[in-house]
Amino acid sequence: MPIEKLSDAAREAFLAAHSDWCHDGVRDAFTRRFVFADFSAAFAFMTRVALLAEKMDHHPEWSNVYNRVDIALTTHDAGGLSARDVAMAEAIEALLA
Ligand SMILES: C[C@H](O)[C@H](O)[C@H]1CNC2=NC(N)=NC(=O)C2=N1
Repeated sequence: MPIEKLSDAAREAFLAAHSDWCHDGVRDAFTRRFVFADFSAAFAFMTRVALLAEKMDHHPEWSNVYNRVDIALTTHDAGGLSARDVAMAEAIEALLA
């Protein structure tokens, strides 16, 4: 189902409020690298994000190398960023707060 894309203004407002997140203009995604003490902590975080993703029906693109988790949020059904990515990023941030 098509979803409305995020406006440029809303994207810039998100980035201004969340300095750890970047915009990948090629993928039209919000990206952030998370670094943990070790693999166990990184995977525990991924487990929590996975449960969040199922609950929100919005799934990250991500990769993990040992203690590092790289997340990209974009909305496939919109062909780029949507409000769902803002909500997901904020929910991920709340996990760490
Ligand atoms: C059918 C299901 O609701 C959709 O495929 C959802 C699932 N998770 C999703 N995740 C992301 N990142 N983008 C989507 O467009 C998307 N769509």
